[in-house]
Amino acid sequence: MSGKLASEYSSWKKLQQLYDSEHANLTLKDLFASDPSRFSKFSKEYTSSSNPENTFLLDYSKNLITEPILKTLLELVREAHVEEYRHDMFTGKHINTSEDRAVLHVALRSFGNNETSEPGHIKEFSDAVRSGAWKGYTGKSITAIVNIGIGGSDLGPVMVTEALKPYAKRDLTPYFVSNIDGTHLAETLRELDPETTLFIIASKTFTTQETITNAESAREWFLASAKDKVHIAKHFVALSTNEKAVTAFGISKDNMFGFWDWVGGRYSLWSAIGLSISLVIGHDKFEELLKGARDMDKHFRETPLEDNLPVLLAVVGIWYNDFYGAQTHALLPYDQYLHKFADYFQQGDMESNGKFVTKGGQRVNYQTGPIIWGAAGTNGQHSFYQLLHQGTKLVPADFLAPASTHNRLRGSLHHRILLSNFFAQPEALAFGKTEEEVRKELGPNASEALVKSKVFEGNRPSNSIIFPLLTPATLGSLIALYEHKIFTQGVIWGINSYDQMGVELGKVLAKNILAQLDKPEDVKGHDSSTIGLIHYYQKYRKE
Ligand SMILES: O=P(O)(O)OC[C@H]1O[C@H](O)[C@H](O)[C@@H](O)[C@@H]1O
Repeated sequence: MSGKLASEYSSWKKLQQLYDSEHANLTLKDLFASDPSRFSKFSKEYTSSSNPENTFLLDYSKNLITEPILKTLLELVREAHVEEYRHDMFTGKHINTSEDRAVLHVALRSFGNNETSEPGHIKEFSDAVRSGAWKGYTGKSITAIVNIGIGGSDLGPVMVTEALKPYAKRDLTPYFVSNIDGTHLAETLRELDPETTLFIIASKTFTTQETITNAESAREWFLASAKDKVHIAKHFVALSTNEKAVTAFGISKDNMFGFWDWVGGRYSLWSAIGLSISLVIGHDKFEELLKGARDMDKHFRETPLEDNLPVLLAVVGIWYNDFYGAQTHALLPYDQYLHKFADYFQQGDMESNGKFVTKGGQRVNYQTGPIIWGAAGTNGQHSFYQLLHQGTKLVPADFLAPASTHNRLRGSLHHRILLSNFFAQPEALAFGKTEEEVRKELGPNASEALVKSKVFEGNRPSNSIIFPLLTPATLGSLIALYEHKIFTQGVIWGINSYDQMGVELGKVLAKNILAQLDKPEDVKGHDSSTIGLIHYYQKYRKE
């Protein structure tokens, strides 16, 4: 890190000048009208180096950028030494400075590097469970797996197993329990049979309160039927870096799948945390996912900045976040299988880049990570798109869709309708509808108010990503694309994208409060609001 605030870079100052002088006149309508080759200039096709079927098109032409703006944004990338930091990450330098750790999730998908992954164990175990050779305590095969984990030990496996359902073994049903709310576990267990259920306790630290409490309760539920603790070995496995805590819990070393402290929680689906993925889609497909990510790593490392897709997404995001004042960024996949994509990157992006202090300890004087949100199309259109089209906020968005679907209902009629929306929404956002057009449509008798209410100002930017089919390889590449976007933005902002100090305070306060919950006279040391809330709870609580 250069030790500078991003706002001190000369390219940042230049961007501010460009914004001040140009933004009022920058309209997508004019940009497209004045340059017939705009799409070819501002779109790129990606093809994975090892798999020609893993390809996608990124169209970033519907952004409020010109060639000089993009050039200056890329100057910013150079001035912030992103390329040097990229090298540092891939070569294992301790870029997570506050925790003095390397950031090497990329090594998990580099293959041929046996020290950095445990593929043998994962494969052998997945094969045994999937083939039915792995038996439960009464000799039956496993039909349900329950991943107990939270945050990075939940969201990746949830998102990917949902996304790759077409490749799933349908008689091995995955469940995910994350919330400490007993309802989550209770409602899951209600459907399950202890004789055929496998629990996967996923926790990097194996100290996370939610996960350990849920795991203990699952063990209690299991032992109520199995009686003898020796049966735990057939029904509980652990994914963790903490062998001591795993064995103390009663899971043997043989049933532990390890990984390392240089795998960040929100980057851990590539590690043993991906066991549930390997169980559901099979180890070969899990490897295809990893290879898809590896190929995107190669693209990110080797492609000039001008053509580097994660870098392009990153700088366009910075343009809106830091100069246009956009607060959020929407992820809008037109693919039901990707319905957890935005949830996944909510942690991926917001826990990485939601930081107000630089690595050097300086308070930033600019915006860092955006609020990430979104939902699968077309559901969002019938919900929040009103605000995207006519609200007072700028919401840059990424639209993602597969050209073909795994479910070709009625000759792909559904998919054609879905995609017509995927194409129409960015167009409507960008080009809108003028007052004149509305007036023409409504005729001379329409009231002024009605005319105004039907105007779409347009000029709302978006990226579109379209790929042939959602395969494990393509998904791997797309996830890595966003991971490296987040990395690039974090380096430019000068922050540490790989710690998460901001989640600690609440945990500490909750621990203190937990010890005070029993008696009103114990509730001490809080503000009157917190005390009032706890007293209300104490009045109505039932054990
Ligand atoms: O895997 P674990 O150690 O149980 O951690 C689970 C989660 O805990 C915390 O909330 C961290 O902020 C997350 O980054 C992490 O993914």
